[in-house]
Amino acid sequence: MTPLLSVRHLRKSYGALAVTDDVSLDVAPGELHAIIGPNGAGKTTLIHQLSGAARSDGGEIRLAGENITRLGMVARVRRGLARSFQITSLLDGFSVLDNVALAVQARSGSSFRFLRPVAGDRRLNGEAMAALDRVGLADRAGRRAGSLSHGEKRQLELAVALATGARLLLLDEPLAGTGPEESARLVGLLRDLKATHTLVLIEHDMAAVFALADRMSVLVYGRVIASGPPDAVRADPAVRAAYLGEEAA
Ligand SMILES: Nc1ncnc2c1ncn2[C@@H]1O[C@H](COP(=O)(O)OP(=O)(O)OP(=O)(O)O)[C@@H](O)[C@H]1O
Repeated sequence: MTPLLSVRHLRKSYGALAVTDDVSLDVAPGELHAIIGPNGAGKTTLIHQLSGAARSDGGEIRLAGENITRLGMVARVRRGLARSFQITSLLDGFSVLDNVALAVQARSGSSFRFLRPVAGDRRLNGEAMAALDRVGLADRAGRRAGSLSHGEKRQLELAVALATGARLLLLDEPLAGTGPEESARLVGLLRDLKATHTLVLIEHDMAAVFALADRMSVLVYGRVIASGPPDAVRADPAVRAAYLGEEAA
């Protein structure tokens, strides 16, 4: 089967520091692929390279067989690859519904010049409500985004990413800063998303990662030292020595 995402020999340096170094990995359609590794291993940089936010110095990224290495972020979103945006990009003063409707509008190619009509657009609002329903926020649609709890904001980010029409979602630490209850809710939500979407997940919460991942890649000093199903990665001596240690015991 053609991988939905195929990465070959991807590289990125900041000055003399090789932050990602010869990274190769495949993500099959419908797979949740976790990228784990110690702080500073290059995980976020890799997500930036995949989303188009950072230009790669070398290597190749293919989405459903198409070489997207030189495409910008908007072109990648149009092809179905979206990064779940950080909370800072939510529009706090807008309603929860409008935040998602704007993402639907952007996908439809409409201009951002007319922000106000979004509020009354039935089709946009219908699609936005469907995305909110999917993440369990339908009852918060009319609230100001800024009034949501931290966990709800993370759910809203997911709804915004879904509303772009993405088939491949890049998620950078969706559980960061959440309490146990919020975290459990988000893990349930990610499990549900697996039924319809392909996911690349960076996450430090190892219990969540091992519960969710179909396959995972371990990044250490910018290099993939192991890639495979969770059990094989957990048992890999190189991974235990370099990263998981007693955490996986
Ligand atoms: N724009 C930049 N300019 C210079 N150095 C950078 C830049 N972005 C990242 N780095 C460096 O690249 C290295 C990898 O950073 P990155 O954020 O990708 O790691 P990470 O694995 O996501 O870490 P964490 O788990 O702590 O989030 C770090 O040493 C960081 O300081």
